[in-house]
Amino acid sequence: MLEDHYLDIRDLDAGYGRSQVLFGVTLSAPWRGGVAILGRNGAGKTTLMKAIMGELPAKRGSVSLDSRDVTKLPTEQRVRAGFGYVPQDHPVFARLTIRDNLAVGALTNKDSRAVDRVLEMFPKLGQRLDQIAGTLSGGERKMLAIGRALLSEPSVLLLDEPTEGVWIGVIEEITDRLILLAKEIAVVIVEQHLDLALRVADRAFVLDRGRVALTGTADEVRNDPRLLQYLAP
Ligand SMILES: Nc1ncnc2c1ncn2[C@@H]1O[C@H](COP(=O)(O)OP(=O)(O)OP(=O)(O)O)[C@@H](O)[C@H]1O
Repeated sequence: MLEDHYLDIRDLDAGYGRSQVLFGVTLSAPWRGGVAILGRNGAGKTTLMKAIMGELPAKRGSVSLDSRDVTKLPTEQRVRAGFGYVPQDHPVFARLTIRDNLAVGALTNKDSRAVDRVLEMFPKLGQRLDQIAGTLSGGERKMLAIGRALLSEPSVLLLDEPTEGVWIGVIEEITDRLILLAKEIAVVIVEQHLDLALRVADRAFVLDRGRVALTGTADEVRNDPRLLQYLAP
């Protein structure tokens, strides 16, 4: 395995039924560090996350993790292979408490300290373990969703807009945690907040109408004069 290609996506086509959304997407992530996926609304970012997780089939191309081709594997097996996913919508069980949300997430993990590590990462969750998740603030809910995804101890964590609907003060807190996390595992982040995404990420890929239009280091992409055109509505 090339260290830079721990997560390796090649020539991926995917979509919904006959409607193709992704066209020949090729991107990679190293085994540690952050990778940002940018692009305007509808560019295909969520579709890409779903295709990487196996929630949508690849029509063409491949998804590999640590040189293992997972393109044909169902989502649960991808989770076992090391993928973690924090989807944009409905990321927690709204009727369960924080404690029970974490207990469900921990079912597949024999390490009893896994929940403690999540509570160390997000102390706010530990202060309200018996609160029903549906009554949490947007930020707390996102923290719980990230914490839950981490309980399967993924080696690559995909996050789809982890700061959407989150108050600015809490955005900083979540971002700081993701920066730390990216020192340990691969973090792939879809984010509307460009500055935040590029603080977490060392590399960025910009999608435009389902194709990779721009890629480079965070600084290269931030300074590329074409970036605004690809992000403009
Ligand atoms: N379930 C679906 N069925 C059919 N088309 C869909 C479905 N979900 C998304 N699409 C279409 O796929 C395209 C890409 O959508 P996607 O949600 O991947 O974009 P995005 O970049 O994540 O946008 P956003 O920033 O708004 O979340 C859009 O044209 C969208 O209308």
